[in-house]
Amino acid sequence: MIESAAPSLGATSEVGPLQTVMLHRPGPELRRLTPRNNDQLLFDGVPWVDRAQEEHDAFAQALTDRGVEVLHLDALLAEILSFPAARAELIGAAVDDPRLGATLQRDATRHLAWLSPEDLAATLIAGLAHDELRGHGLAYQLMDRSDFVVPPLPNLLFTRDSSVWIGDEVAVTSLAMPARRRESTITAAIYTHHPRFAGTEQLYAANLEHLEGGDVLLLAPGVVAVGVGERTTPGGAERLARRLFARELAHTVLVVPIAQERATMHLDTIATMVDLDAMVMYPAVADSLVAWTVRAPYGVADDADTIDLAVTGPQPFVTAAAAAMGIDRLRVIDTGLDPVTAEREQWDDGNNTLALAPRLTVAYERNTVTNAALEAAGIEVVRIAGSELGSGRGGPRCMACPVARDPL
Ligand SMILES: NC(=O)NCCC[C@H](N)C(=O)O
Repeated sequence: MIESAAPSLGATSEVGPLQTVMLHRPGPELRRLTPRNNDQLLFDGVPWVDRAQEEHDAFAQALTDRGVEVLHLDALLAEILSFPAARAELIGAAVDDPRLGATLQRDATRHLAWLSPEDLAATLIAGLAHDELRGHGLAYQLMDRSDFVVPPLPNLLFTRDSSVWIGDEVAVTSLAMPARRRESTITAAIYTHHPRFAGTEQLYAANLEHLEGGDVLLLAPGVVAVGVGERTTPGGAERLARRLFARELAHTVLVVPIAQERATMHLDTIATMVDLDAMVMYPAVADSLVAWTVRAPYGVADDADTIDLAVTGPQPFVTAAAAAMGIDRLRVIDTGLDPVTAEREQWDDGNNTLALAPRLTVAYERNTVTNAALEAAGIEVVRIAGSELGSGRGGPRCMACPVARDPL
């Protein structure tokens, strides 16, 4: 049975006590990764899947041990797939691929339509390989046997990116990389059809300008930072800002340009909040990071997508953030003076922490120098293993979509 009616959903900060989080335990979709496809599927290697699952189970356990309710994306998905409308939407999205052509689309649709909700959920996530379908026609016969009719979604593990709650609304995001685009059709369907989320307003959508949840940081109630770089575009930040202002979910958006590189694919790979007034930040960018401050114009117009924005800047990020947050100073915790160690630990997601409450955060154990700096600054660190999980280049924050945090 599907559970319904939840306590209040949403988040206004990164550090309010975490009540409910959506995770995705990595499964068969990771077994699809090979040295031939791992780059395209955005993994830096071929993970040992059993160990990745153990690491993820320990992550989930660390959260439940501290009173956090863990929702599993695959279970939510299977639950909505008993509804004909959700099945039709997600099967349609899975076969909506110009590589296939009409005949193979029809074969794949028929195959998927016969599956039980659980099997369909598993297939939408793990994908459908050429040899798993009895297809016919030109596209099927000419397809490489190692290719996928429906590609797998190994990055679903990083639930932070495909949706983000801001206030009591959820932004289903528009993912930039082709290997990830279908993820947000799944999150959109979950928020639309699952009774747990009944009545939730959706603030953004998968067909809009690119915007990824890893770039969105809720610095304080009413203050949202949006990284723009490899994934989120300035157009995405602009549209999000307009919608936040029109719905009175924020008064200030800080738009933060970040280097368009894999190591800094999202703002949360270089900085995350660990206290009401403190961030852990990659020292190489701490002095150079800037922000454009975007505010609502006087009198918000009815049309949330066209209102003019008041833009100032750029200013040093820490200055702009402190001003927007109404604090004297944003404390920056960095990983010390050794640039090589800092670079290594940034690459291994040392700055990508998941706050459970002010001064209590989850981090990968391997980043020993960063974690020691956090503790020296009074932050309690819950350490988790991530040797295999990290091969997708994401840390605890990337792997968690906070669905409910207590207000500060
Ligand atoms: N917020 C994050 O930084 N998420 C990590 C995403 C990693 C994934 N392999 C990707 O390239 O999109």
